[in-house]
Amino acid sequence: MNYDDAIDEERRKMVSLSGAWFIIVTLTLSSFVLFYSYFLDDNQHITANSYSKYFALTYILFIGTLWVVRTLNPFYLDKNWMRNASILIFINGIIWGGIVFCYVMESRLLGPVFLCVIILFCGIVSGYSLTLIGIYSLPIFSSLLISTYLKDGLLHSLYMCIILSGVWFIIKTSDSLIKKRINKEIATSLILEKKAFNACHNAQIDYLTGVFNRRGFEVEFKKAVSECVIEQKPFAIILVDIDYFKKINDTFGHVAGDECLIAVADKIQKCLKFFVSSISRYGGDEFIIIVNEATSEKVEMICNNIKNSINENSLKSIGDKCISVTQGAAICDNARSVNDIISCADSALYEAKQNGRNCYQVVE
Ligand SMILES: Nc1nc2c(ncn2[C@@H]2O[C@H](COP(=O)(O)OP(=O)(O)OP(=O)(O)O)[C@@H](O)[C@H]2O)c(=O)[nH]1
Repeated sequence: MNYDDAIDEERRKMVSLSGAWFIIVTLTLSSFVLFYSYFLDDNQHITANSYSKYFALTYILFIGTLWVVRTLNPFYLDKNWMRNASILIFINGIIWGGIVFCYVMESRLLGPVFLCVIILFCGIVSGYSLTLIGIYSLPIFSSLLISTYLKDGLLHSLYMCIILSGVWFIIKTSDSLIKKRINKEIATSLILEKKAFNACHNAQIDYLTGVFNRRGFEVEFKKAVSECVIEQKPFAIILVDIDYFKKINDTFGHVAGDECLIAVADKIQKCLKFFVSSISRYGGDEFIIIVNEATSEKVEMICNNIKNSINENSLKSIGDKCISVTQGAAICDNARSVNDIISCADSALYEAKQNGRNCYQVVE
């Protein structure tokens, strides 16, 4: 469900509620008005002049009330309340013009019909459904029909304004409430999505070195394989093993061993900075690198950079000694060799170890 559908759905729910409320209020008002008009003097006449006078007065009061409500509770009305009020005045101006015209023409039915046509037009233009417009138009129509029996200009003006502003107010406030609720729901789902993303990301990271763990590697490996199979882009696997790591652990302790692992991961990451690649911790002291769009020159260059970079610096935690790594790399340039690529890199690593460690071996 997209944003607009969600708003429409909420609107429908809200409309049945506000529609029911509006019908009750309108009917109560109508009975009151009818009761009052029953006692009116038949000689009181309504003229176009008295309509416009009371119309102006009522709207000054209306705008004043809106202003007070907004000052007391800024969140109650939406930001465009002034524009909404102006539209309301404009629409009512047309309606009142129509009603006065109908009175002049001595027709009681034309006024309410004219009003409902205007509401229909405004409703359709604003994107409301016909059912919704019907719910609002029906009580308005019936109550206006009743109110045309009124002879008192002021009461009539007041009554009409209450009805019309009621409609407008319900539509506007229910709409802004709906939008606020939907926005809140969207914000909540975005937060949940982000949390899920973070959880998924954290599950793929090695807590000690900060590079991908075995699970992260699987994801990166699948990406590289699909690029190789679909787009024929070759990739390479480099296995990096710390030389005599067990001895480091045994001599300087596990904390020193951990520092070695962090330092090696850091150095490898720096060497890979300018290449499309990823690094993961594959096992205890073994790292695995995926180099995308690989060529043998590129892979040799990376292996050489890693070797030199790790040899260059000594580590305090292991008595200012330097560490070294042995690397085995394999390049996969066709879909058939995808399944064997890791064991090829492993064999290359074994070969490099046989050659005396602190070196690398690349196979294609
Ligand atoms: N400090 C530390 N040690 C670890 C961790 N994970 C595994 N190890 C140790 O890493 C050592 C790996 O030993 P080996 O696989 O024999 O590797 P090696 O001593 O480097 O031998 P070669 O690879 O043949 O040079 C084991 O002693 C493990 O206990 C870790 O997270 N931290």
